[in-house]
Amino acid sequence: MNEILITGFRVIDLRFPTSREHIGSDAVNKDPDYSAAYCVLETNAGLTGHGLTFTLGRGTDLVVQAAKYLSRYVVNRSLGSITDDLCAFSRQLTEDTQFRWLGPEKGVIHLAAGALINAVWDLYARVEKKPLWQLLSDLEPRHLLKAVDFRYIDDALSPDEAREILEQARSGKADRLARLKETGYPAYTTSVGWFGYSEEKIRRLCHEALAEGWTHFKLKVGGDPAEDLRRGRIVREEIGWTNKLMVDANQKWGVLEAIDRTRQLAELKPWWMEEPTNPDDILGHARIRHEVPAVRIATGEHCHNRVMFKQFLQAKALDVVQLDSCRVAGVNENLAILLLAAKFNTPVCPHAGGVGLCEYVQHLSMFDFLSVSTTMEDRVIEFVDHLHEHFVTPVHIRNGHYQVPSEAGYSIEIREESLNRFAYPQGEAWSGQA
Ligand SMILES: C[C@H](O)[C@@H](O)[C@@H](O)[C@H](O)C(=O)O
Ligand SMILES: [Mg+2]
Repeated sequence: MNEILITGFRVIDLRFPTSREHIGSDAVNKDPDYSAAYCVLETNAGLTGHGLTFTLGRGTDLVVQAAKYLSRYVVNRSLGSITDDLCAFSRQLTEDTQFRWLGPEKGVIHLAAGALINAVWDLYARVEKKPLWQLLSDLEPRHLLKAVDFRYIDDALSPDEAREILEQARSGKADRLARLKETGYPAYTTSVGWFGYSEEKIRRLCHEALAEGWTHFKLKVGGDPAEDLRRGRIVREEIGWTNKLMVDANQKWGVLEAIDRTRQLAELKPWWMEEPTNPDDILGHARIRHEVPAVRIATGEHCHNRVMFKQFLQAKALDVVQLDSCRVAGVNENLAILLLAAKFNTPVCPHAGGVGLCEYVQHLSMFDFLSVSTTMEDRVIEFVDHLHEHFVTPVHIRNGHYQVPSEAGYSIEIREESLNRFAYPQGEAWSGQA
């Protein structure tokens, strides 16, 4: 790998006009245009590495600038010099002595770090000719742990404990892989219940999703209380009471209102309540969880970093860890989060959808099943049925389950024609609208 040199970098401001059809809308994010700062690493070997971070439209240009700045830590390096010490590499990105002031480890600069780190893992997996889940699960625990930054989390999870988790998970791996290949990894769909969808559309989409074999559904809430219940009852009428329904408020409420509203929505028997309040309010989540014990609390898509997850887990403030593949510093930081979740015996149900998040997180959950938590119980990966046609190797869903990807890499490469068409503002999809 030492002979593979990263010779070039490009980053594209990519935006899809999803807000025109209310795709992705929720109580807070009313008009998302699913977007990405999309990074490509070029090498002297003809291979490329791809990584993106998900954004909602305006502001993608800021992440693009941050990625350009951070690319100095990647370009003109051999891949081997990075993979030899992946923790040192991620620290170069997160610990730039001046740039760090803009975070640290949160916001625009962390989103950019996530895209770049994921691009390096994509390249690494392509060089090894393995899908990312397999690269991760084939790595020796000792080597894998070299990618984890234990600083700020070793009071809750020591490197020795993490190694113990990985060592114990080695037994039965072959059987689990066979099972995974047979059944796929369970998933849920959010596509039926975006905030801006009409009753007729929700009914039709539930109907279609049931016919496709879906058993877990998520509905956006956070609007007028009576209206939320009405929409929830519509979904229940369509999917019945044995299928699972989750509700997502996207941070709409203060803690006291969240307690009231979660109690009201308990009538719908939600499998979880997602992001009831501000994503930084750890003690607020703990209080909601404590005061409405009938409903499990889920959060994570806006959790900045491993340190936040550590505290959520320590404070018993959540029941479901919804890690995000590129909100945090890519694969490295997600390894830490998976290990923390395993230590605290808490299920991980990754946030996905957007653009490329499904393609990404399938690898993390499958690795988690094979090599960390060793279970799929109470675990589902989010699925959102938009924009997959732009990917070179899109996800495969069968009967409400993600099928195991077999192509080398992190599944995140976008077709060149889509990059041209949706590049902002010059792409054809945007011309005349910038
Ligand atoms: C703006 C986005 O579509 C969000 O609504 C979405 O990511 C959501 O929170 C989810 O859980 O899928
Ligand atoms: Mg959500």
